[in-house]
Amino acid sequence: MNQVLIDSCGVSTSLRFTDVSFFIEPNNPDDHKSSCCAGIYRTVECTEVPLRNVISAKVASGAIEVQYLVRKGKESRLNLVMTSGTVQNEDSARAKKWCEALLLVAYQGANPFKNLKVLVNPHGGKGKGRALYVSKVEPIFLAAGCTLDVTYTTHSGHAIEIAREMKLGYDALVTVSGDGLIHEVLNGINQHEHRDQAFCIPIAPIPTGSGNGMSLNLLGLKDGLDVCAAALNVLKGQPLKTDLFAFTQGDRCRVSFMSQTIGITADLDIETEHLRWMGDIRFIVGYIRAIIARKSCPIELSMKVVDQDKSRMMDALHARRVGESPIPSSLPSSLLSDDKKPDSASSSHEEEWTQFKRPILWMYAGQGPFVSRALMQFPVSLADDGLIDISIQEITSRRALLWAMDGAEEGRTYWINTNRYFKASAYRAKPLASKGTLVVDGEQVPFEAFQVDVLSRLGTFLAPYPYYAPEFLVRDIQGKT
Ligand SMILES: Nc1ncnc2c1ncn2[C@@H]1O[C@H](COP(=O)(O)OP(=O)(O)OP(=O)(O)O)[C@@H](O)[C@H]1O
Repeated sequence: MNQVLIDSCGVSTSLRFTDVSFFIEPNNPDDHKSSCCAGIYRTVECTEVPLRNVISAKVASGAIEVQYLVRKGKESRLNLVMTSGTVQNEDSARAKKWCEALLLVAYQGANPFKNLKVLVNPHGGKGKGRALYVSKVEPIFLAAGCTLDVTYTTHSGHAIEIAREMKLGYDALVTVSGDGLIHEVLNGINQHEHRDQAFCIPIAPIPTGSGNGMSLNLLGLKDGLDVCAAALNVLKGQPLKTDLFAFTQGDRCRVSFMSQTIGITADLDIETEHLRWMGDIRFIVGYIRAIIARKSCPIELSMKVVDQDKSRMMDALHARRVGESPIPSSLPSSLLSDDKKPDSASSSHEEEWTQFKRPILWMYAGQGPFVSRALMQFPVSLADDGLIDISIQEITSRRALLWAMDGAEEGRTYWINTNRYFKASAYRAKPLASKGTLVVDGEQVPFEAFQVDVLSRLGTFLAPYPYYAPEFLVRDIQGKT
């Protein structure tokens, strides 16, 4: 039953699948053919495809058509490929059953025909969002039979308006952009009439922005910047609950999902806006410029510290990854049950706040691990530990700062050189200078005092793994440098 024979462009070919793979095998191995049309490759090469990459299988007019993603090119990016052919020695009804059986295992019983709200930001990153969506992403959704409700954003803040008014029936909300659009979507959802239900609609990013930190965290370094891998995640990903943060300034509260930063690391983001055409290289250019200027960042900073021992944080992360501990062992027992989690009332107990008094160059708080490909800012962060990671760089030499950049991509060196690292349940900061830059999820906000509290497991994203950032994170820090 797991095999059918087709005639594909005159090549007799066997299609079959096992529990893990789908195989295309020309019966005479010398008979391969492949071509590319409208962005979809057609192939009858001998191929093994992981079942996860199979998108569609159907019979029309006596022909079977299977679409799937295969890796191509030197960067090994995924591409949509089709194999089709008339059915040999089979009747159409059996071929149809074969297609249904293939889809059942390829989607592990989940519904392939998703109802998607898609937001495309034509302005994000290098401005290629629209072109990438039309040429690479939409063909995958259409191949799977998804229903699409697509909006191209026309102005900053547009995604807030759309998410605030959004219908609740979507299977996922797809953002074709960078992290800025996700920030807007979450803040729109926060104002939704049915906020809690709206927060349960999973968000799935397609990385066409500059940093694309969220996509990197969900899909890993290899696939995090691959728009086809991200489209596959929309079809096959599982909902992952993540912590969000309430960022409060005066009486205004916004939702942050990734980071808040002040000092050099905030300047470098905002001051390189005009270098958008460089992609994420602009952040490295900005960092080098900021090191040369090496401005200190006078702030009053206090935190509700839960842990500051890097070694213990790494142990907790490893335990979590191998499934030994559902909640990091560094958490005090007071955080283990919902009724004892920190809330805004308990935040007012002054004695729980620890002040950080030393002069600093920057403070970067949030979750990750990545905020961009070149910056693993929060190597031991967990998506749902009810805590925020706070990384602080005290004043140090330019040489040390340059050295800190080397190896940042793998996380190790940065981890050593970011000299203070805390896990906290809340923190608050007050800039002491009259001018400066404060950035929340890549967006500049007023340079004024603020407080951040954790909103435990409020966000929902689609992810291929049951946790943030797949295997590479464990590899990167396993030496416990
Ligand atoms: N049509 C538009 N014209 C101008 N700005 C827009 C438009 N649509 C959305 N925006 C704004 O573009 C901003 C930047 O988008 P986004 O953050 O997704 O890309 P990025 O900054 O290049 O990537 P990243 O945040 O990952 O570094 C968003 O904050 C949004 O307010």
